[in-house]
Amino acid sequence: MSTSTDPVVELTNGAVAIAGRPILRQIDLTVRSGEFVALMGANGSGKSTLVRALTGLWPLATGSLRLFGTPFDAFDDWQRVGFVPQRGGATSGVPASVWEIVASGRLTRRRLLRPLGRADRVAIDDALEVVGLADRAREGVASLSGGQQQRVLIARALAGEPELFFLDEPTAGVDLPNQQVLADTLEIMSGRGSTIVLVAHELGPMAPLIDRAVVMRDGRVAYDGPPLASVDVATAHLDGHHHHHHHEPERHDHAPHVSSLIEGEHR
Ligand SMILES: Nc1ncnc2c1ncn2[C@@H]1O[C@H](COP(=O)(O)OP(=O)(O)OP(=O)(O)O)[C@@H](O)[C@H]1O
Repeated sequence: MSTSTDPVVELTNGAVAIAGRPILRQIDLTVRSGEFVALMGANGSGKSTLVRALTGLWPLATGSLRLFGTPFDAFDDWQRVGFVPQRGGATSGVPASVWEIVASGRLTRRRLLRPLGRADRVAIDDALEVVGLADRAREGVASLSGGQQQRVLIARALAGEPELFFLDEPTAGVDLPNQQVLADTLEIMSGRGSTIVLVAHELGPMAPLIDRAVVMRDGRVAYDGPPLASVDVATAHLDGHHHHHHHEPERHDHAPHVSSLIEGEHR
């Protein structure tokens, strides 16, 4: 287990190029155990590419990456890492039940060709409980709403009991009541000590949960620090309401309003 100050993600001077075009440049990003980090920025600013680079789905052109203190090339403990992809594609047209999709999240934990054991079933049931879909387990995923399908994908990651979660825009296209349910799910995960890196264009009901905002702009980190956009967030921090630990966020010399950075990037 990691303790609350251990870095779980450390990227130094990271760069990514796609087809010869620089997409990410000079990225320094450290995420510590238990942190809840929102990766923000306009469309095309590089959020998804950064998450792919941090999980090894895109190669780094330059830079050094460590996961749980281990250099990326030597890292093989992938059951500690959960990835929740953007919805669309992942569940569309798949004639699987909610339970089957969530159960597939145990594959990284199971030994090959062994039937599901008691620990697997407990983890699957718990994951369904956390996302509030225990009563829908036998239904086909296609019959669920977009927000519910997103919760199935989160439950699939949860079933593997990772310590570090990457979520790519879980609330995109999800209506406000379902965004609140997603936020409740993330609050439970964070309360259990999970480290969360959340890609989000807007935070909505997730805003009070965030420890730190990293704002991407044109392939670089434009801001890394407290989520300044909302006064409510600052109050929640002072209350300690959602806080499980404290850390000193890195602040750049000029810390502009987060929302102005994001709005300024719209095309
Ligand atoms: N497979 C690809 N081939 C070519 N260019 C790509 C590819 N993937 C991403 N890009 C480019 O890289 C840049 C960053 O894209 P990325 O998807 O990381 O941004 P984003 O901030 O996640 O945006 P969005 O909110 O739209 O997902 C964009 O200019 C995009 O066009």
